[in-house]
Amino acid sequence: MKNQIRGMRIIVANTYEEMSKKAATIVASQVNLKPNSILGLATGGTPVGMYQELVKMYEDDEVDFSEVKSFNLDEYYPIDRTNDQSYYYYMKNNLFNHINISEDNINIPNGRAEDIEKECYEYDHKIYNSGGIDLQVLGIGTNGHIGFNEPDLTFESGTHKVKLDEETIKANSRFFDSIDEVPKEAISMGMKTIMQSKKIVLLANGEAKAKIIDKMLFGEISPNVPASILQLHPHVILILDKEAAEYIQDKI
Ligand SMILES: N[C@@H]1[C@@H](O)[C@H](O)[C@@H](COP(=O)(O)O)O[C@@H]1O
Repeated sequence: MKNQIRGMRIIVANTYEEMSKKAATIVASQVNLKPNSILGLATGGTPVGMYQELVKMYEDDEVDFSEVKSFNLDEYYPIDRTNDQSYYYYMKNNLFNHINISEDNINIPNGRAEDIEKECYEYDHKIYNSGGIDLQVLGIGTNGHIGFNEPDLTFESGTHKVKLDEETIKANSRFFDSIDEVPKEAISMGMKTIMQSKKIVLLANGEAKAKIIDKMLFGEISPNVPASILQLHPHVILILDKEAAEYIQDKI
């Protein structure tokens, strides 16, 4: 099933594997059409399958990342790069170590930055100076966060330090040995940068995401559901599996 709501094209895949393949094909096509693409990349459990597909495509000579630049959405704070729960480690492990992207072209907020303001300012400038993000990959938190932009009273525009929600800490504790080990803060790209991306692909799978997908698409646009602002973006591809699409099936 395929459908369109405002600037959002919705694709419902039958399985997680199908969702991951479709997303990987979109990313690879972007790179093939523009070899020096600027990619915005996401972490979390959702895009792991997409990264596996991209690695396969690279190994099969279907895509070349040698000129690609990447900017990740976020990083925990504080965290060392060597910590296997850092997003730096995640990206190396799931993607960068297996493809031919140049180390110099990888950008992830520094989870040990001493001067946070400087780190955030420089991150935004680097994105801006590179020409902006061509394709941004997003996941979504059960509370509607994108990157680590948590529900709030206002939309935060630039890269900034965030205090993580209890819900997020709980959800992400599944990756850590205990909930106490989950960092309480993070550095996240802001909503303005995400919204300025030329194209966005948002992935969601599983029934835990069904409610928030419905709210994001059909609810009020509000910083209380950060992803709802995507209703205003002209070029979003939403790829869901059947479970995540449960509440919107009849509306699209
Ligand atoms: N900061 C990340 C987000 O970028 C991610 O999209 C979201 C969903 O994670 P998951 O894909 O594991 O459900 O939460 C994490 O905390």
